[in-house]
Amino acid sequence: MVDSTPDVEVSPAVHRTAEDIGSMEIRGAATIAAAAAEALGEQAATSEADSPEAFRAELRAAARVLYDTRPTAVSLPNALRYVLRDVEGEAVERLRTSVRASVSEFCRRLDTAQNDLGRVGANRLRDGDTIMTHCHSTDVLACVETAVDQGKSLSAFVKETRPRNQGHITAEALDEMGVDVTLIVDSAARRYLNDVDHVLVGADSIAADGSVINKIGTSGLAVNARDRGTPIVCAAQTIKLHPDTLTGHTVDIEMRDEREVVDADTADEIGDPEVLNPAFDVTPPRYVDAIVTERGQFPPESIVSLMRELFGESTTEPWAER
Ligand SMILES: O=C(COP(=O)(O)O)[C@H](O)[C@H](O)COP(=O)(O)O
Repeated sequence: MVDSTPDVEVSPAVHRTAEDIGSMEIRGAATIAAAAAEALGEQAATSEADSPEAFRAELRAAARVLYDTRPTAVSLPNALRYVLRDVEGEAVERLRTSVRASVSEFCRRLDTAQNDLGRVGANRLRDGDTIMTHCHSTDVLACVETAVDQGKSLSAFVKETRPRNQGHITAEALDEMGVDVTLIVDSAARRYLNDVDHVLVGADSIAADGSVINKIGTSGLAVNARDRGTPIVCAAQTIKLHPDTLTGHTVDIEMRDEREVVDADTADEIGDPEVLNPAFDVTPPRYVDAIVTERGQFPPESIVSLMRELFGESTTEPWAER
């Protein structure tokens, strides 16, 4: 990882978190957001800056290192922006305390939002329902867990989610909750959609037009679900709302290493084809029935009002000088 501001000291803890996000040791939009905020807290705690200006410059450099890890989950810049926005003080010690307070408030809000969202999502689920999941989303799991806590008995078709099989994490988590789990390969989804009451997916970003940006394969699943008449719900805390899309920006789709798809020996055996490995895709709003947030559930087309209310018309980069 190259530090774009080499003259400024960035804590090794920040570099470690950045590497863990880049390598997907830390993954999933909400988890990435919490880890990035905590890394800023580490930066502040260990800073040896001798002036408020130097301290702030370090924080901005740390934010930049974290930001440069993965491009698609907007929860990452939103988290950085949240923490840096409220930092105040004329002296280094005051600034340090302020960062600590901002990080813990951010993490507290993240937890509260997920619990509140879980209650909204759980209301959609009835006793005896079957869901289908894609990838691993803690926001989706919060809905299921709340429903199970309410005494509802649920079954799940869990898509394995190639190439990294995050569906395995979902299968384990659902099994621990007491959900009856059936693991399927991604291409079997359509085959089982008739037996499913709700498709539940998470989001890495939600665009102003209500498009859902989530793990690759979500859009195909949504089109199939619509064709079969199965409702598709996206569980996404408002930290997944992408404010830049209000001003016409599009969301960057991360392209990952081809070795996640095929190892070098196998690639060699099959004639070394070009391999493309997009990590996410965009599901247009017309294929999504509802976006469930901690503020209630919304038709995707109306999410823009919530986005304006929470973010205003525009944002600055998380490391912008202030
Ligand atoms: O697409 C993914 C994870 O992708 P990756 O494994 O590439 O990070 C998840 O559905 C969202 O991040 C939402 O997760 P959560 O609800 O936990 O924020």
